[in-house]
Amino acid sequence: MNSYIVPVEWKDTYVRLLDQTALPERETYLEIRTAEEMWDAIKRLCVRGAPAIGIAAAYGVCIEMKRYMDRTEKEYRAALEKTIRYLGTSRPTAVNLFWALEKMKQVSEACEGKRNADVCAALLAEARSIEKREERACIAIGENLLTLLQGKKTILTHCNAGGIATVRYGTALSPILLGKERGIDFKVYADETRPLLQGARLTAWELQKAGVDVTVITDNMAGMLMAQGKIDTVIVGCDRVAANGDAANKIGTYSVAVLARYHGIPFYVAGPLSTIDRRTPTGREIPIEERAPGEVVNGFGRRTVPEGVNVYNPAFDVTPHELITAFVTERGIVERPDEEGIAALFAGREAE
Ligand SMILES: CSC[C@H]1O[C@H](OP(=O)(O)O)[C@H](O)[C@@H]1O
Repeated sequence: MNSYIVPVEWKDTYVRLLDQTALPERETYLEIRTAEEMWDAIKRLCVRGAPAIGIAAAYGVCIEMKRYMDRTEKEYRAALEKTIRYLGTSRPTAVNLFWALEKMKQVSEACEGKRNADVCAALLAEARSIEKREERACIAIGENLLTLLQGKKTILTHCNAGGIATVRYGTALSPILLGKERGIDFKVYADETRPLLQGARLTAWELQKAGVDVTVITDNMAGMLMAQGKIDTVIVGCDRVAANGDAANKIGTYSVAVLARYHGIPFYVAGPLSTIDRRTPTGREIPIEERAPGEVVNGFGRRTVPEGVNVYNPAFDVTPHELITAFVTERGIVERPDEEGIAALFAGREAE
C-alpha cells in the first residue's frame, strides 16, 4: 500500500495538520493546541476538504477541552458548548463540519454527570471513530467507483478530493489511488481550480507522489478535451449533498457537469454519507461560502485586477441532481440521484 500523507493527526498534546496552503512547494505541518488555532486553520484552508474538516474540528474540540480538564464540571460544560458552537462558525458549506460537531455534542450529552477526564476520553474516542469511519468510507467509495470504471482510461477531476481532503485514499481520487495499487492505471486531467488552485497544487501533488499520470489543465479547457474525445469520465467530490441529490462542490463543478452532459460523458459525484445533509431539501438551500476577493485578485503574487473593480468569489456552486450520472457512496451507487435514491441509502439505519 502506498505510503500516504495524513492531513490530520492526533498527537495527544496537539493536533498535527498538513499545511495545505504551503503545497506543493513545501510539505510542512502545523501544531494546533487551541480551538482558535483550529478555527483559523480551517478558515485559511490549511486543512480543507469536507471529511478532513470534520475530523479536524472533532480533534479541535478534544485538544481545546484538555485545557479545561481541571476546571469545575460547570465551567467544563460551558466551555465545551462554546467550543462546539465556535468551531461551527469556521466555514459554512461543508456539512461534515456540522455532522462531526453534532457527534461531539451527542457524546457530551451522553456523558452528563461524568468527570471531566472521562468526558475528554469519550470525546477523543468519538473523534478517532469519525476518522476511522471516513477512512473506511473512502476505501468503499473507491471500490464502488472502480466498478463503474471498467474499460475507462481517462478521468477529469475538479478541485481536490484526495487523501489530504479526507483520509488516505480520498473520495474522487480513491479509485485512481486504489487502482494504482492494483496495477490499474488511469490518465487523469486535473482542473487547476481557480482561485486557490486545489487541483494544480494538491491533486497534481498527490497523484504525482502516487506515480499516477496526471496532467493539469486550466479551468477553461475541459470543454475542448471533451470535444476531442479525451475524457471518458468525470469524477468530483462534494461538500454537501441535499436531500434531493443536488451537490455542492468547488466553484466550477457545475460548469463541468453541464459540459459532461452535453458530451454524453458520465459525471460521478463521490462522497461519504457524512456529506449528505437530509435536513437541506435542495441545493437552493445549501449555504455557499463567499471568500475574500484577495484570493482572486492576488492569485499570482501580484495584483491582477485593477483597484476598485468588484470581485465576486463564491467558493462553491451546486450541481443539480439531474446532471449527476451517479452519486457514489460507501453504502452503494445511486444512479440518477433523487430524493428517493438518497433516502434509500439510509433505509433502516442512519449514517454511523
Ligand atoms: C472530499 S471533499 C473535497 C471537496 O472540498 C473542496 O473544497 P475546499 O478545498 O474549499 O475545502 C472541494 O469542494 C472538494 O471537492
